[in-house]
Amino acid sequence: MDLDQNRVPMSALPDYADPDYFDHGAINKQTSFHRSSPRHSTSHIGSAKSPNNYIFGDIIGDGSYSEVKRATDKRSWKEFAIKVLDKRYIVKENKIKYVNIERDSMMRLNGFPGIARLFHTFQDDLKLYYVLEYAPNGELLQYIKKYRFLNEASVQFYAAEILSSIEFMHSCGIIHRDLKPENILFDHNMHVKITDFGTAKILPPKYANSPESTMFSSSFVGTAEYVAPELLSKQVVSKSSDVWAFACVVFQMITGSPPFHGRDPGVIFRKIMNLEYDLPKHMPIEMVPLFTSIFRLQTFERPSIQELKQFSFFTDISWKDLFFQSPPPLQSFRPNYRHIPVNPLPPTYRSNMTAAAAASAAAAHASASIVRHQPKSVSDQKIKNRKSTSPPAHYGQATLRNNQPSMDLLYSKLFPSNESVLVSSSVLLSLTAPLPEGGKFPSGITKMFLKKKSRVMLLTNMGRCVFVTKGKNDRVLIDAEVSLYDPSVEVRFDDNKSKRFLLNLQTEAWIIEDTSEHVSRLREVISKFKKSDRPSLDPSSHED
Ligand SMILES: Nc1ncnc2c1ncn2[C@@H]1O[C@H](COP(=O)(O)OP(=O)(O)OP(=O)(O)O)[C@@H](O)[C@H]1O
Repeated sequence: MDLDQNRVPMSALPDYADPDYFDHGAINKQTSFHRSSPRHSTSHIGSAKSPNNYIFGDIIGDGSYSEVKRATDKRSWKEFAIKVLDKRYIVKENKIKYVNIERDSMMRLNGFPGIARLFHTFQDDLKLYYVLEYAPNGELLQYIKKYRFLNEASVQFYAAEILSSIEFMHSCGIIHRDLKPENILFDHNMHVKITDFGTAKILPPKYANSPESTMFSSSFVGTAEYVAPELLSKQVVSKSSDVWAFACVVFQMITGSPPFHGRDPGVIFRKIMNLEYDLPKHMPIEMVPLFTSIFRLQTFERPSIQELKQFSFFTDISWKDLFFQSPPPLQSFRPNYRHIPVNPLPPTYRSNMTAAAAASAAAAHASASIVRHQPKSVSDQKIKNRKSTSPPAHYGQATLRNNQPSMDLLYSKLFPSNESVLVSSSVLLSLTAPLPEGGKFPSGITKMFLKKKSRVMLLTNMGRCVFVTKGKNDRVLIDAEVSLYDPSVEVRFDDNKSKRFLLNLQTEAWIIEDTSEHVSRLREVISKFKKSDRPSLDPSSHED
């Protein structure tokens, strides 16, 4: 890998290392919004720091254009989470705007206990670094996966913490736009820390106190399952779009799945626009109005956060000192089926919309069924549960270091000795439903909402197509793999975008976008495999 390829002119990005940028810019903005939270007031942000001030540890998360690493400050021995962003990728993919938004919005919000703090930012030639408050207890998603249905006391408490954090964001003129269980983390004391403001919308100051239903134009950002209908139908967003996502998250905490789900974004969007969701029988009755009042197509029909706080579901909550209370232990919910009568809706929330919801509540009551995602295919599991996946025992384990002379040599250690890597390339990988015959590659909104993960794609002489990523201690892990000799694996190249192709499997499709100029080689090797009956290809026949 040629590291020089990654160099980006310093002038392409603002000077994050300049302490004045922070001291006189955003902190002034922040104080004007932030009068009411003295207890958590921000200390100095942005004093000149560099990667040398930290000892970097494991990767604790990755996103589409960043990696988050655990790091220890060499002087204070405090632990942080450092988000490392690749400048070359940011510039190439035109993401500079989002990088700035993340920094600016986090600085505005610094000091509120439910939001991860940003302490410093700095850069070197290749990367940008965001030093964040470390949330060691992981993502809400992992607890939902572990317990499937969370206990009512936890759902109530965490719903309250999330709601008050959203309320604070909104009072600072920030709409998050991507609230979901992956972006809700837990600190040492199991209090929430909301993160990932890369796609936030920063409102002009005069709109900080505007009503929740006020709409603003918006690009298509967010995650399909949590996106509000106004974004899909009108390309607008409002503070109440965050409230919609909040309801989706709470729903997922109690039922194990988001209310609107499906195998590809198109299906999910159709359900959202039709308000097509089911209330499972075990849903506590006090929660029902939360969903039926928030899942409305019109933003003005949804309750404000102030109104939501009065809902009976939150009766036991003491809002003032939430973040100083001891959270109830997270446990599995044991349904007692005392719930959901046929028409559970308080009169104030009855309308055409709620009639549909009441009907689905009644149907759920009658069938006692619980809405669940389709069982995930093996490959899907592998991709989503990357952290627990290691290469099969007979594979070697390789350590990924950027200065290693031959990455391919390193990757070859993942395979038995008679198998060699013919081509490796950095790609963006996304999963979607299988493409029907004659079906078009996802485009428009559907394409925008496909979740992309950076991976290295390897093709071996045995026809194996493997996606690898970095795991703990910089080990290379196989994330997903498929044999190109498998006749059920169909390859399609995108006629409109030469860098894009798709592996159509029986239960899902993997869309692959080459990001390192190796696409012609990938196409050549894949095509040969799909035409060939041979059990392996001679590596020499594929030399450039
Ligand atoms: N402060 C933190 N403490 C602990 N873990 C963190 C912290 N910030 C982020 N992470 C982990 O890293 C993951 C990715 O972080 P983040 O969502 O900010 O990246 P991203 O590039 O914006 O991701 P995406 O593309 O998925 O939106 C998080 O889901 C979380 O698991």
